[in-house]
Amino acid sequence: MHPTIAPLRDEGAGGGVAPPVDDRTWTPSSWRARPAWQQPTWPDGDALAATSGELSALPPLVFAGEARALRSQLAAVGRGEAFLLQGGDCAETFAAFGADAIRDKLKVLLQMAVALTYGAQLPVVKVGRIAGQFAKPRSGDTETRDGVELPVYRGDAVNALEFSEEARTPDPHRLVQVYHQAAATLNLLRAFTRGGFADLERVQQWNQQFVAESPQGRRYEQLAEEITRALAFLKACGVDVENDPTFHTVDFWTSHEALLLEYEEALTRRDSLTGQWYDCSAHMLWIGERTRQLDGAHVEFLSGVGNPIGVKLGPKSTVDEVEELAARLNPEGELGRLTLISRMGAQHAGDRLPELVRAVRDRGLPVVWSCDPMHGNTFTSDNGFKTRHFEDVLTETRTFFAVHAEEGTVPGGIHVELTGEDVTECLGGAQEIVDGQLGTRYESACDPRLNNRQALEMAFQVAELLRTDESG
Ligand SMILES: O=C[C@H](O)[C@H](O)COP(=O)(O)O
Ligand SMILES: C=C(OP(=O)(O)O)C(=O)O
Ligand SMILES: [Mn+2]
Repeated sequence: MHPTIAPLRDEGAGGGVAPPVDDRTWTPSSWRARPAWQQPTWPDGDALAATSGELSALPPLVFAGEARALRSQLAAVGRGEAFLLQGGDCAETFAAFGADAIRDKLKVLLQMAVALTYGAQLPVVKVGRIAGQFAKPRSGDTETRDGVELPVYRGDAVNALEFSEEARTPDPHRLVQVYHQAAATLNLLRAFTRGGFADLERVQQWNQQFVAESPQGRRYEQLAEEITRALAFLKACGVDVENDPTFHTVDFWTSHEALLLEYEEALTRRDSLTGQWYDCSAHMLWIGERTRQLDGAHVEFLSGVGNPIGVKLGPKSTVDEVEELAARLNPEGELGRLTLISRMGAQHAGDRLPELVRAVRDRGLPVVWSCDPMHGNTFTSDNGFKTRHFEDVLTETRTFFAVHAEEGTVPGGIHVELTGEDVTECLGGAQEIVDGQLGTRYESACDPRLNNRQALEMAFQVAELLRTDESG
């Protein structure tokens, strides 16, 4: 078992001098000798160990070859030849599981990808926060309501959102349910993306009714018509559109924060082709802002798997930390292996990001830079909802592009929390959602997500930023 952990507060992983990189042999369980932050206090260690054993015997969810294919697509992102779109729920839940929700999440990501591809004339690498995004780091260990203090909700992988002692007690059996929901979700995603749903000839059908009636929806409608005409044009020119899979299938990848290392370890398997270890719970894994301690368990674990990985960087990240993270997580210096996801907040991005981008550039560290404009912009509204303002999200995104333009580096992608539903969780956007409307449809189990219209609006804005970046 790993050591007992002091929870880290919201201020990020913090600084500190990096201890020397040791040369111990990595194994899927070598993280257990390191401190792991943000872990639940599982009441029954034996039950947790039994669950790990059960998961180890289950089939992998993704294959090593797929993770390698994503790595090479991310290398193209790093060279500025493609753009990364990573998005989905803050926290997937057992309750919101269903074919319609999966389809609608895929729809909004496909719509965004079309807006970006068409607008910026760049291929878009599509990565969902899906099929495994069930564990949450939190600012505090407990939550108090009316004088009653209970363990905080840490995601459906750990406990339930309901505020009762029973619901909030961590239960490792939930990890098995996570696995099965992830498997079913992936299965449907594979069917949708390979079986005709993601066919470019169906581009108009991804616009949901409630979106179609909005300004973004109408803009999308026009775009879809142009694409349909372009396909007809290609056919008329003799291009075999019918039989070319490029037009009928898409690559869609899965990702989540690798927070619960018992789960990740159990799904880590040796690739028979290369002999290398891969975390087969998802194609891409990332380390959160609160668990990126250089000598911590999360960095240790992900340093040894062959998947493409991400690290979130908050406003307190230092140049030394970023360099050391790159040294540990990408010692071979392979482009596509490491994505740095900055989440500084609209107020801090302009001050904090340039120094990091410059250092990475000057040291020739091969990374993909992506922008998470959500997590540095969270606040509680006067009427008590955890929310974000769409304008702040856009401001941080614009700053991200401006910094990269200034430094001559590649703004590789965006990482957003979104849903295909018509929720009211983030303020602003063309619908001008205000405080008083947040309660109308606030359904997130953790952080506020962009709704379908806000997400589409974001994609159009980013496409414009990419166009300006190209012409600039
Ligand atoms: O996405 C996760 C949240 O940002 C994280 O859980 C922190 O949220 P909290 O401050 O409500 O705990
Ligand atoms: C917790 C998250 O992000 P961060 O680690 O950047 O706070 C998240 O992506 O949901
Ligand atoms: Mn979140």
